[in-house]
Amino acid sequence: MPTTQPESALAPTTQQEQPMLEVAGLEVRYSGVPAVKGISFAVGRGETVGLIGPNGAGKSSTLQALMGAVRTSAGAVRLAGRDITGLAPENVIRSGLALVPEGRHIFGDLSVRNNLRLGLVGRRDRAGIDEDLEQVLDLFPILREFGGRSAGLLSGGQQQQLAIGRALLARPDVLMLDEPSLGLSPTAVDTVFEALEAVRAQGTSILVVEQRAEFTIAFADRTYVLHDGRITLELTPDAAQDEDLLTKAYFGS
Ligand SMILES: Nc1ncnc2c1ncn2[C@@H]1O[C@H](COP(=O)(O)OP(=O)(O)OP(=O)(O)O)[C@@H](O)[C@H]1O
Repeated sequence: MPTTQPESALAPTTQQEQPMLEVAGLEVRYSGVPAVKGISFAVGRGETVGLIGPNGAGKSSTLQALMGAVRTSAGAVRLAGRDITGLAPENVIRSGLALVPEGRHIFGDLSVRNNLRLGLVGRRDRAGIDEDLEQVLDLFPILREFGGRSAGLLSGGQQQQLAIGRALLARPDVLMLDEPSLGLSPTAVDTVFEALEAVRAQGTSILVVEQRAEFTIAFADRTYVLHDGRITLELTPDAAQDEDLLTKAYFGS
């Protein structure tokens, strides 16, 4: 069922009802031109939320702003109850937000294992690192099998698993992904979403930006449609069967 977009500021909440990620009135401007126009949304504990919309809707700008990589001109971001508005990217990561960027950013000449280890940079707690590495290798066995191989030799879907595994090593409360299926074959897309299913089963909250509207709506617990910098629809998985809602989702209105 579509619902209207809540425009409230960050309201006081008890810890139990607190969303893992809470965004209120987020605005991004490039040289004064608005790209994200005051959006508000939340990702609950253990919830998978989709963010879809046409090219130029402001999806990547939203993720970049949440990571602190792009300055926000207004709005507030709270992660696990803590205000992280305006923090530098390294502090955002330490606070518990991780991003698998568009294009994966894998170092092709480095081994799979060393690419994974890059996810440990910036981690202050040394305890549990070996266990966390093992857990990622259990989650994505192909990374264990090809651990000594150059990452550039992996298929697109396997590289995406590597990028997700690397992000998980930062122990994020919320894992964000920017178009993880971009440029992948249908089989590789299945591999990526199976990987996300495994991450979801661990209880990690997920915010996934995608262009594949129908797929994302069916996969996520809730999906927001972004159009021209504004959230225009909030959809539940049953909308994937509803032609009218799908059309609205594709056109963003
Ligand atoms: N660094 C930048 N400088 C100036 N304008 C930008 C910059 N990055 C994005 N924009 C503009 O902001 C708007 C939103 O772009 P953004 O990349 O966030 O959209 P998107 O929904 O992620 O699109 P796509 O799916 O094509 O990646 C677009 O009009 C884009 O041209």
